Amino acid sequence: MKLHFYKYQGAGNDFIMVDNRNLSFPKINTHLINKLCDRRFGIGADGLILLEPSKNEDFTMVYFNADGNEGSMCGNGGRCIVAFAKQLGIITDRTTFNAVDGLHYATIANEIVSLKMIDVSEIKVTDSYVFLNTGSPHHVLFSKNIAKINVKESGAKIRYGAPYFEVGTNVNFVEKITANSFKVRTYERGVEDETLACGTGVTAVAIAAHITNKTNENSIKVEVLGGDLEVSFEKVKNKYTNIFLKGPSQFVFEGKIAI
Ligand SMILES: N[C@@H](CCC[C@H](N)C(=O)O)C(=O)O
Repeated sequence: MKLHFYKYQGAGNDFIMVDNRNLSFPKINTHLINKLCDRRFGIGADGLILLEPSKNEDFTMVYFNADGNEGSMCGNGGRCIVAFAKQLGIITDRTTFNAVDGLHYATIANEIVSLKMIDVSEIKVTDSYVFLNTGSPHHVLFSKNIAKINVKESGAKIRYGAPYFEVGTNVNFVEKITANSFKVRTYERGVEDETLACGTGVTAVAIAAHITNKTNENSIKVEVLGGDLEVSFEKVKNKYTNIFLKGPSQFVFEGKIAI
């Protein structure tokens, strides 16, 4: 059988997209998804995303990490599936869709997608790190010169260490640039390596920077290895709400692969 796939990237976080409206994709086949995401033996990607039907919304997003396991929310993948839904003619310039963490509203104009993320109120702030869940779990560390960090090695130690262990977390290393801009490098759980960008990660970083008073702004620019993203939010009492992740989402190529 041949699988028709589409490849997308959002700030260098890359995804295999499959139109699974007929529900024919074998999604319990972890080995197959892992192989499709392999950069030598497959198409190559940080994750695979299925676009499926939804009863009340435009579509449903089902996200798998590159290791083949179904993941928690993927912010850049969420932005890319909006561009994919537009390419398939399912939406025009705005949408509401289902994902693992609930409903997401998004707009798209000229390959720039702005995606509404879940509200965040539970935030653990310690002397050395901040931990929060923006759809996926994120450990955030502020540092001086992140270019020098071995993200794969240091990220893996935190991801597999206490208090996370096997369940794990994503790990973000952050450096402040200006009053409202930060540089971020992320170790992604499920890819088990540094990726060029992580959408739920930069969202977590913007909120962590705000709650620890590293910025007073509520529109934050974030520079990642694969490009630039923006996060905006409102803080109402102890809750971060109306959180939007904005940045480019681009179609790269499409093809057919034997599965
Ligand atoms: N790249 C993603 C994050 C995906 C989730 C993560 N790998 C996990 O399972 O925790 C993003 O853009 O948010």
